[in-house]
Amino acid sequence: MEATVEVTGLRKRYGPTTALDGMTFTVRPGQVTGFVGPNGAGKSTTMRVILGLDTPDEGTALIGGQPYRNLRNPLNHIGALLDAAALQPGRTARNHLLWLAHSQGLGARRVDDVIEQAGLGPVAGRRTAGFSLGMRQRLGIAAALLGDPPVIMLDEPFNGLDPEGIVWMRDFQRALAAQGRAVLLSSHLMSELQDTADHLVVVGRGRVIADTGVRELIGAASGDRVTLRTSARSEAMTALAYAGATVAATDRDTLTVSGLTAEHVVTLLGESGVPFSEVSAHRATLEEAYMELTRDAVEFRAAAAEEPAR
Ligand SMILES: Nc1ncnc2c1ncn2[C@@H]1O[C@H](COP(=O)(O)OP(=O)(O)OP(=O)(O)O)[C@@H](O)[C@H]1O
Repeated sequence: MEATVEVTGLRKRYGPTTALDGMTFTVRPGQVTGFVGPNGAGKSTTMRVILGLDTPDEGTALIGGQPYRNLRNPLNHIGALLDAAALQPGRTARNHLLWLAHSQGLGARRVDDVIEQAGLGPVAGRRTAGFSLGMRQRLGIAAALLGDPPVIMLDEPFNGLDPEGIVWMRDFQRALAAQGRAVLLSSHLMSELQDTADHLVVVGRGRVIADTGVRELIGAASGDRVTLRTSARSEAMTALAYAGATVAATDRDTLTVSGLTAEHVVTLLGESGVPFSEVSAHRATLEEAYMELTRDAVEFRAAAAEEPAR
């Protein structure tokens, strides 16, 4: 049941605004792909184009090789959670799902399956009017899973969830990817993506800035800086500089070392008989890596906002 989503050369203008400017990326099966970028970068527009809710001026978005409009039973190909608030308040959760299933020619048995998968059992008979945002998100996910699709797309699924809901959502997405599904997840919460996504598509100004593994991105942003705590600062500086490292004193007993790995620093100090109490490699967070990548896109927007009105 594996399928990819292939977005190629999407362009879209709304009047004077360029929303998409050559957006190109692939969402692969068996992975959670995080879709991130500053406000207005074109994430929602891309998701709407994938779902056939918006037409691009140029380019294609294919789900398992087909544009959305050509899919015979769309729910069997792609499930999406775009707006958790779009519910008929008078219906119970179960009736909402039954209605959706019926409209797509799916049986009631699938409804019971997805109620269980989304952990909605205890509230399935309650009217959705009183649902918390967390329950609405679960209901949206249950709806997205009705057709057992190989592709799942979620727009900001962590929004408004409490800590327990966040853990549930994260584990659930990992489980969907482990089943071989392609999961595309837009989020502004880098801390959540760090623990959830395998891959990251970073966008800015309507195009892709980076398309990379989460681990690789963090590795690249971490650089090769090592923090060293020692009571023999000048001996350590001499030994490390001699080995070709760049060394800067950051505190009375702390040095920042570039150009050597932490292992190398430990070996070198040991061989030189220089005492030290701590050696640690700097590891960037996904948040830091992301800020670095998107700085230009955000600066562009901030500068545009400051331009005087004409
Ligand atoms: N229907 C529309 N009419 C006019 N402009 C639009 C429309 N939809 C999107 N835009 C503009 O296109 C650009 C891209 O918007 P989009 O909502 O896709 O970005 P986004 O990355 O999802 O942002 P956010 O993170 O804020 O949700 C923005 O400048 C937005 O104002």
